[in-house]
Amino acid sequence: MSATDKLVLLPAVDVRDGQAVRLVKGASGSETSYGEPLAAALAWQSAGAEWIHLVDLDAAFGTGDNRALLAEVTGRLDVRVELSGGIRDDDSLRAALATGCARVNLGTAALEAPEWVAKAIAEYGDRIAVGLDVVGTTLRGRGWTSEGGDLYEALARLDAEGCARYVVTDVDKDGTLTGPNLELLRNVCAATDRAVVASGGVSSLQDLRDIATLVGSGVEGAIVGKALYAQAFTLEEALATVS
Ligand SMILES: O=C(O)c1ccccc1N[C@@H]1O[C@H](COP(=O)(O)O)[C@@H](O)[C@H]1O
Repeated sequence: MSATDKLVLLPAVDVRDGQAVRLVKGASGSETSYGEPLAAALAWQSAGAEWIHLVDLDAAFGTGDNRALLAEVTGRLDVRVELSGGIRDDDSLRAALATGCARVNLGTAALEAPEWVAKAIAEYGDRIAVGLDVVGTTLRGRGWTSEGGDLYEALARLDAEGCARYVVTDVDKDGTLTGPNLELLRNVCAATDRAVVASGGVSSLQDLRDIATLVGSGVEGAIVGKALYAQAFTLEEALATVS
């Protein structure tokens, strides 16, 4: 269960080829560019964000990385950063944690290197979150292009290994502005007592109110991406809505 009763909002800054972008359903090539990642992150910080969800999309897709840039952005921020994308081995994990980020989010590694992830959880505790990126109930990895088994089997395994938090993304919702998958969030919360961060589909302040109804069930936070960049609402309005 979440330690707070207020939904925490995490504005997303996804970086591809040095630029802040939004994708549609995570599809490579569907990028809309929104300029400098640091400018975007600082804007969300100025608007009152307590967290930034910062993603290296090139590292997630295996098309290079933006590691130095993300380290610089993290270092320039006063707010907490959840760093994600391409963190799959000792070297990338060490580099990610050395940025000073509050926690990292592991996706592909949880599917392809479960023993390494268990070791990382044992060593770093709640600085490790696992991203459960799903189509239906099938996990996706490698930039959401490969299939990685059943959501609930992975959840049971990771719970047993002590994973503190899951970032749950409905891939088919992400970047579409069609509303969150509340049923998926309810089902995940019913299957685990660990904190859940909702990701994908937020389009309106009402969507945030809907997600906030699940705080008592274990939803701790919500990642907001496209809706902020498309100016469906402001971050100030969103924060006021969930306060
Ligand atoms: O956030 C996205 O839009 C996204 C799209 C396609 C792939 C990944 C995406 N995001 C983040 O990347 C991690 C997975 O990275 P990895 O598998 O550990 O390398 C995923 O959990 C999302 O947070």
